[in-house]
Amino acid sequence: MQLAELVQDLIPYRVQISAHHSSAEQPDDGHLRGIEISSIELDSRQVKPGSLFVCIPGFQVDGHQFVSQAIERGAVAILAQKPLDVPVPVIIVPDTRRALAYVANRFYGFPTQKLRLIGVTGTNGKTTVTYLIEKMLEDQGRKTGRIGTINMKIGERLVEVKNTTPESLHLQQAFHDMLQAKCSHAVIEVSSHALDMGRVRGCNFGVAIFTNLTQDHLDYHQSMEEYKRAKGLLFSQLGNGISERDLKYAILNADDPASSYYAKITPAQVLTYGIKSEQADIKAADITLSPRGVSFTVHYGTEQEQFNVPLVGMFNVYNVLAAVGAGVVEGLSLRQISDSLSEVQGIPGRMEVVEAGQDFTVIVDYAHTPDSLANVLSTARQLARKRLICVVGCGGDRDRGKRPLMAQMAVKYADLTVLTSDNPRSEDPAAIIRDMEKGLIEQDVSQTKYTSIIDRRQAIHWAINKAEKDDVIIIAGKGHETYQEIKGQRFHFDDREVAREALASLKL
Ligand SMILES: CC(=O)N[C@H]1[C@@H](OP(=O)(O)OP(=O)(O)OC[C@H]2O[C@@H](n3ccc(=O)[nH]c3=O)[C@H](O)[C@@H]2O)O[C@H](CO)[C@@H](O)[C@@H]1O[C@H](C)C(=O)N[C@@H](C)C(=O)N[C@H](CCC(=O)O)C(=O)O
Ligand SMILES: Nc1ncnc2c1ncn2[C@@H]1O[C@H](COP(=O)(O)OP(=O)(O)OP(=O)(O)O)[C@@H](O)[C@H]1O
Ligand SMILES: N[C@H](CCC[C@H](N)C(=O)O)C(=O)O
Ligand SMILES: [Mg+2]
Repeated sequence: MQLAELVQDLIPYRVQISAHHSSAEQPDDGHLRGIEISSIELDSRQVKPGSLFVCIPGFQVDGHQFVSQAIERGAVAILAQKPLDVPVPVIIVPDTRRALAYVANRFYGFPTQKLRLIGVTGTNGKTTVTYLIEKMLEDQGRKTGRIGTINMKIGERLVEVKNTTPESLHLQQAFHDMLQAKCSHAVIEVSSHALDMGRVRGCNFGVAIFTNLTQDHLDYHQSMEEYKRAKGLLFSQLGNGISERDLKYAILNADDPASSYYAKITPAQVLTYGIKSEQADIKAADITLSPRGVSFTVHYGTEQEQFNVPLVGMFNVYNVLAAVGAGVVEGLSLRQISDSLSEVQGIPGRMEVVEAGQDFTVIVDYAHTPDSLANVLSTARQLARKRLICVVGCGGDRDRGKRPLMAQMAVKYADLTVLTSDNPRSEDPAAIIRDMEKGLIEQDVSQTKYTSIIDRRQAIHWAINKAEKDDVIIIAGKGHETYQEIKGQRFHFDDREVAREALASLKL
């Protein structure tokens, strides 16, 4: 695409034609004509001949530092926030991350104008809900792309991801590729970081779903109010136009107090779901929980339908209801949704059972917030005929406030807790465990109820060696992850593999 065409949505911008040349005052297409852009890159290491390099002042480094490298690698133009001493045209804008969303949308042909886009936000349950929606839409023959924490699915292709919600450039590229792969729908997790940083700017969401709001990410958002506000951006951005071809829906959890705020700020149609709230539009009743899954009746208007879903825990009833909301606004019947979800496969790293013929249960789960840990452990408590053992750590360079709370949740429900490392990242693993322990010391928890083992492999081995017949072990926090990040370096680490290795070393 021609550079002049690519930058036409950026208002205002200035053009620096070459180093030491004064800037044109207004967008001057003449200077940009004839420059063909073959790709957009925000990482200099990815630049190819013909790229437009976008300089982003980041949280770690300033992308403007890497222009020379980008030009050496073949960048033919730069999008920046200041004049630069370089031999190629520089487009200057006040905010490059914002501008990136505009150029990425245009470069990839505004793909979300042609895709039905469903976004899921909330502290917990996003990944689960996206998998449920993907399953029921695909069962009705609607080809569905998916983006989130585990990976992204573009047609049949699975692609690795760095973020739960990628940067606007990679998002728009993924949507473009989904259209090429003949997808009609895309279902994506929308993290609060992504909303705050504008990674989803320009995405034409048709449906926005809220799961719940509990404590996480206060390192980034500073307060629960700010965190709630960030998630609200998904609902306030749903678009104010009412069009018969493109109706917008906000699907909200009536049992979560944050929903009334989201209902207020969204211009879209609101549909609520819940278990406790009388007012919910979609309601679950007669709930039965078992080790095999959840069973309940869904009521919606005058319809009702029995659901038997092989996912365990009350929290999964909420996840199913959120997915039902998306299903009904997309025109599916409760029967079709129920049929699909009755055969849903387990989601990687979510209550994933590791089975090697042992006489106790080992479950790997991604709970990494106080609320999700409480939910998972209370569910496991009901499954355990004997003791409940919990192996848990907290990530480094993340919300420190959740550390003591997660430790408190662990000892509240588990008979025995092993505090260990998660991804320490740049922090001292022992210091993270000390932060967790503070929550226990504060509550005078008996030292017989917990122990600390810094090395996660040793912690898992220790728990499995301690387990007796009919106990349940929950290994929490890393779920599907296949790495452990220590001092900025990633090592291969998979809780499920390590659990299998520990089980194999037992004399069964
Ligand atoms: C704090 C944060 O969110 N950082 C995100 C941010 O990175 P950044 O802009 O700070 O990057 P930076 O390293 O300072 O680099 C600045 C610029 O220089 C460029 N650069 C850098 C080095 C180089 O050699 N050449 C070069 O061009 C970089 O490509 C970048 O454009 O923008 C990047 C692109 O979008 C993100 O990948 C990155 O996410 C990091 C990896 C991260 O860990 N983010 C977490 C906190 C996050 O976003 N999590 C949520 C999920 C949370 C949840 O709900 O559980 C998510 O959506 O993933
Ligand atoms: N609706 C829910 N309410 C509370 N906890 C939940 C809910 N759904 C799942 N969980 C718990 O939270 C963990 C994470 O679930 P899931 O991966 O679906 O959430 P997520 O919102 O995508 O998380 P992330 O922010 O890390 O992407 C699960 O392993 C489970 O322990
Ligand atoms: N998306 C979350 C994942 C946390 C998973 C946990 N294993 C950790 O590393 O803290 C985050 O980046 O905060
Ligand atoms: Mg997720």
